[in-house]
Amino acid sequence: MANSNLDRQSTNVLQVENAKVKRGERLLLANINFTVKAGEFIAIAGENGCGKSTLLSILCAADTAQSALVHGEICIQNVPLKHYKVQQLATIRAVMCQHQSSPFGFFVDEILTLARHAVIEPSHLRHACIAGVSEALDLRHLLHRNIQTLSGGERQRVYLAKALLQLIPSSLEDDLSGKLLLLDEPTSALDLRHQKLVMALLAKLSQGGLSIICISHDINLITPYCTRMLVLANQGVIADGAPNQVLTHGVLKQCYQTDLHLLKHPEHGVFVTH
Ligand SMILES: Nc1ncnc2c1ncn2[C@@H]1O[C@H](COP(=O)(O)OP(=O)(O)OP(=O)(O)O)[C@@H](O)[C@H]1O
Repeated sequence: MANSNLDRQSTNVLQVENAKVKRGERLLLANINFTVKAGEFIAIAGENGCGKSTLLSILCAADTAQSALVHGEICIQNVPLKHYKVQQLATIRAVMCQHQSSPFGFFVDEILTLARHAVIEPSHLRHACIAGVSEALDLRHLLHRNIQTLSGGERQRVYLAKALLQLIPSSLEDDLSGKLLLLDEPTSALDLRHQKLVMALLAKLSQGGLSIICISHDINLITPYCTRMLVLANQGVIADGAPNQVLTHGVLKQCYQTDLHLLKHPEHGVFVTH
């Protein structure tokens, strides 16, 4: 265990070097530098429109966002993103966007099976893998439903399952060191039980080596689970560190341009309220 922790600390899964991000003529972010190690669970916070989703799209190499990166280099496992083939990248990183949709009326089990199309495995192992992820995200009762008939929260859990199934070699128990999961507000439609279920699962997967970057406006939900928080404001990263250290009255005011109260929670550290 000590050895694998040591390896994780020395494994650069993602490096963002001097990134400058623009949309049209508008500069969103400049001088962005950070490195993500194996097993880190990083929350990204920032006000509406500051560039969080744009940054995430650049990190996942989405075609639609590459023109927004006007300067800098993004590397995954020390290799520049532009040197990857799409198929190769798909085995290392997965993404769940903020507004994901399915234009066709696929059944949930079809969507989850498609997520593993690049994995060569016997069908009984594929079924077991899909069953394990479905169980973990409370989807088993939805597998034979048409995606277009699901509620917002149900769909959100399907899309998270799809991203996980793209990444895991055979089960949620695998060592996921070196793999990267990029999430844009994955719990925004979830009820309290499913918020807790998803956060606990993400924390468990990060302990198993998965690197996670998760945009969230729900600071109180994510801080007990994440290992690190990046706060974006004024076109840059204004704080980067453990949530308890990052979340101060001054940082929150600079980020959200309003006065917020901080309460100390005995178990969960800092709690932000109006
Ligand atoms: N395709 C685009 N063309 C032009 N401007 C865009 C485009 N996509 C986003 N923007 C603008 O870039 C800015 C950053 O958008 P982005 O979606 O990255 O913000 P965000 O920090 O994720 O916000 P939110 O918290 O509201 O989700 C916004 O002002 C948005 O209007």
